[in-house]
Amino acid sequence: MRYVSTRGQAPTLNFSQALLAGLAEDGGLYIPQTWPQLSADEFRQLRGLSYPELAAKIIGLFTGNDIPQPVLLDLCQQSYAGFNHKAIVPLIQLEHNLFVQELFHGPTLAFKDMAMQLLGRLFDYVLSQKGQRINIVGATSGDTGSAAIEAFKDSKYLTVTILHPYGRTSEVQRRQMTTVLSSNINNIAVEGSFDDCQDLVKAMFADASFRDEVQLSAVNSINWGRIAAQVPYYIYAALALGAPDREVSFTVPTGNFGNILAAWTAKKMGLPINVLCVASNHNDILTRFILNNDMSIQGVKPSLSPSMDIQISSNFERLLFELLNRDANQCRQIMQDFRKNGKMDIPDLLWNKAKESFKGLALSDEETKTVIQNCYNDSLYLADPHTAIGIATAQKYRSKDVPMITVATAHPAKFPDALKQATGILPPLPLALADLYDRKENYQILPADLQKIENSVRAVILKNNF
Ligand SMILES: Cc1ncc(COP(=O)(O)O)c(C=O)c1O
Ligand SMILES: N[C@@H](CCOP(=O)(O)O)C(=O)O
Repeated sequence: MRYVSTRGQAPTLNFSQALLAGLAEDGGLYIPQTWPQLSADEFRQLRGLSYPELAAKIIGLFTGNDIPQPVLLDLCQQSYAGFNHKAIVPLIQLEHNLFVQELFHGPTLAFKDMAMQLLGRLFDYVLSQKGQRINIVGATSGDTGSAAIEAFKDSKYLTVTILHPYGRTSEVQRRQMTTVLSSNINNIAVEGSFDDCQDLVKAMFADASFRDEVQLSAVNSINWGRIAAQVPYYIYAALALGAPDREVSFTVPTGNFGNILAAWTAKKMGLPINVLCVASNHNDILTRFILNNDMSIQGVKPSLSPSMDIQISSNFERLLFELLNRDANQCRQIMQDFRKNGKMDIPDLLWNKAKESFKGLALSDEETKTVIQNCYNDSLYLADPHTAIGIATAQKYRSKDVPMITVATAHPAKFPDALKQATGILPPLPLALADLYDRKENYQILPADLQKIENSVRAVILKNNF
């Protein structure tokens, strides 16, 4: 399996090279050169496998010969062994043909653990084979950061610097990151939004001398490894509800467009998916695109679902590349114009093509609280604010005959204030995090200044004698 850049000016790589590269040298995102295909019979043969077994088979289609299959299976088994639900990704039925697939039973209580637990092990495996060390820089609106820190803490092959928007995550999310005191972890609160943090990460990749000096890598969903490891749970849920002999639909609470891109990848591989619904908060650029072909940046406003407080959704570029029939020159031009003008001009023909697969809905904070309340009253189900937006979107777009699955992206205890406001209930943190509020925190607050952030990355590298 080879990977090409969406901007067409970076070398073609194999899986481990794309994993270590993170972002392509030309600013584009790596994407498989061709989509692996599974026939209906091949999907049927996956029925009955445990989640780690299925994950290893699916992810193996993306790693190719690069990671031996027995090694991959072992890494998948280790990755999900610590999850605190035996089904790993349980499906809960809320109503007729309306399901929730819980993806938050990993150590940091969000769907990010599904990929990050494996990525931590894959990075260590690849780096140990190559005898190489790297330095990861990531941006987070709250969940990627803690999942990455948990997965990579104490690795002897890398350091991790995580940028989060100062004061814009929940306190639980911040503490999950800043109370990990391992010497290879560096937490920075950036005075700005998640988009500023993500721009800083991309600026570090664009600074070729810095990128080479520090052997930069990424673990945001710009890294194809993240997307590959998020595909299996869509296939697992669909098989449980009758696929490939029956269509299913998914609703995905969406911000950086990575999770729903993984669902769309499953569709490209042959999984019969009827619709994919983007669920947004008032930072609704993606829903505006789907509903009105309006892809204009309007500035990020804080919400009750802070992990989706994003306006520049990196993975949209991968969809765009496909909509453009993989014309990398046009993709590069559209992306550059988008950043220059704050608006993406997408020809109606492509927009109509996107609308064949995607639906969208945006909810205000007030509406989100009402959904949390209704879910609790009607089904005794405590949904976190991101999942609640997903459930409302699923209710709008479900059809009579096709099961609709909303992926539950975070545990409600990560957002106690929103849950308290909506239901009066304070969901307790699991035992492993029960003393989170008593733990010592360590982080620096910095302006969104590239030089200052780069110097902080250099400092953590020095501290670890890399
Ligand atoms: C809880 C939660 N829900 C939804 C999202 C949005 O997912 P994505 O950025 O893959 O679209 C995120 C962040 O990524 C998240 O942390
Ligand atoms: N919501 C995310 C934002 C980053 O998304 P990623 O999937 O690209 O890492 C977060 O919680 O940090």
